[in-house]
Amino acid sequence: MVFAKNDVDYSLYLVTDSTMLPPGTTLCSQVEAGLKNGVTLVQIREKDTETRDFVEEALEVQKICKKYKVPLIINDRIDVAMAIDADGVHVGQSDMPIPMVRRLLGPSKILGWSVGKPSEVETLAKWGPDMVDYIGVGTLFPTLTKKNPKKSPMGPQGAIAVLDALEEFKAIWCRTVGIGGLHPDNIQRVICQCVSSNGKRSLDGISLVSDIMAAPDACAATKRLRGLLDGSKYQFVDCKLNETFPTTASIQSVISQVSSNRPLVQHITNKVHQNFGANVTLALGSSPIMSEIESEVSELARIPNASLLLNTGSVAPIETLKAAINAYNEVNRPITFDPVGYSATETRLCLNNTLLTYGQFTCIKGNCSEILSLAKLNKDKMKGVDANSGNMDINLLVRATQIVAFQYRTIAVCTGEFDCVANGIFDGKYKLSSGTAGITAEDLPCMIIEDGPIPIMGDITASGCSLGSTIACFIGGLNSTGNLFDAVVGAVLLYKSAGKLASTRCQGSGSFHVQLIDALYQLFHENKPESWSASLKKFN
Ligand SMILES: Nc1ncnc2c1ncn2[C@@H]1O[C@H](COP(=O)(O)OP(=O)(O)OP(=O)(O)O)[C@@H](O)[C@H]1O
Ligand SMILES: Cc1ncsc1CCO
Ligand SMILES: [Mg+2]
Repeated sequence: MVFAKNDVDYSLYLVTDSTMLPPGTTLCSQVEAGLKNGVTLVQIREKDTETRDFVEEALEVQKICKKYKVPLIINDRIDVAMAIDADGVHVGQSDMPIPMVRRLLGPSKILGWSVGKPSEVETLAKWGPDMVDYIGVGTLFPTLTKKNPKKSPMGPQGAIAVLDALEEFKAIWCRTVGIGGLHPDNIQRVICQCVSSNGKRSLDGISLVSDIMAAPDACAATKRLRGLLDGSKYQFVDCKLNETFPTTASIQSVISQVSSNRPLVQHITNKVHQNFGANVTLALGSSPIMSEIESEVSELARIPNASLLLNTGSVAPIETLKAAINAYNEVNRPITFDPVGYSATETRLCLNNTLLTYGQFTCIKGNCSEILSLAKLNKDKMKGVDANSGNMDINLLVRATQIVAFQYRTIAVCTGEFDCVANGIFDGKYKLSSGTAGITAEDLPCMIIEDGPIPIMGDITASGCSLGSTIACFIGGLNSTGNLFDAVVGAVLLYKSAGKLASTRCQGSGSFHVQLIDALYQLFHENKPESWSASLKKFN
């Protein structure tokens, strides 16, 4: 069978490993279960099999692949691929050089290469379209399948660098699959986050081993994977920017929704913030629950209008944090992430980055140092958990906020004397291969919220953390058709206006703290955003 290379569907690429077959299954039975339920490409990768056995296995798998009209790729063994007339070969960086493989295989076969660095993309681009047809981009996450991993996992940021290189070196023909440590709990996020900076290219598929090969019920496992790829949240639709911007009327509607829905706001937050955050949540007509109990997170996430604030100021055990992220992501309930002191120490950097690559966040909120560091526009490390507000360039802060919003497909908030809010969620809809339809970070809508300097806001602890509580209340309280950007911008506008009001009523930082809760309570319950003091402007 000759497959037209352009027609190959890379979306769900099964790589075999017969060392992990569960009892009662065979290599062929697992492959067939996969093919029946949505696997679109198969690679035989058997590192410890003798040549004769390898050939026999390959012939058997080939029969099944032909039955389902799915191409068969052989890992590394060009001789076996040629002997059985397989559809293609996949080689790694230390296997036979690509031009030699191509010479042996001829022009019509599919040739895949494992790639982890932009320089390798440059090489394949120089070879041109007749050499490499697709690349396995990885290793994305830690995996047990690679026995002697030479490289440390690259995460979505590493994959973005490879996708950027494919664009930079104009290797338009080359398809991509993500590889390494991909599982049902991270596939959707990987698809939505791995997009080139110019918005034009995302992964064409994902490749995995254990979730099908080691599954006691490979049919069900494949169906689940297929469901995630085709799922309702990450639908196969074109990306669109939100056309509407928040107004005082839309913010008023958000507050009405929060009032009637009374969201349950789970806080996993630092010790300094816990009491303050609980009181702010109550002032906003919502119910706080300060819980770090791993076994209850999925129950909490399932309560109607549940919302999670995840603040890494002082930290619960990482397994608890991951369980919470998983639980809220699984049922599509919002998470507000506050990476406190993001780059203040190596420990914080590593912890926050681990969480950022682990889950999908509706909103990421930080002070200007945190957002600049997240956007990699800050060369200096942070000094502590407070911002270096100083004299900040608004263009730089907007740029940083847009980059964070774009990279993490989130609503990003950057706080300080003025606050920026950028919308990068694209309605939560993504399509394999097509990136963000050419929309880039700079195109994202951004709002500026301002009310003149209120220095006393920086003189109480956890004022930023409590803005996180406010955002979590607002997005949690939305009806199912409510607008997330309106909710986040509304929360920031309310908080700034309340800060201003409290600053005129207080005697010092102690009473400011109390006055801030009073002002939030008052402005929320009056619900007249048109009379709030802070201004709301589009940035352009
Ligand atoms: N100089 C200022 N003028 C006006 N508003 C300010 C000023 N500084 C901070 N704010 C407001 O105070 C809140 C907290 O912002 P900040 O940038 O200080 O957060 P943070 O450093 O993360 O706070 P924390 O870590 O103490 O919780 C935001 O709502 C922000 O708009
Ligand atoms: C003071 C402090 N230390 C860790 S978290 C926190 C609250 C403000 O971010
Ligand atoms: Mg903070």
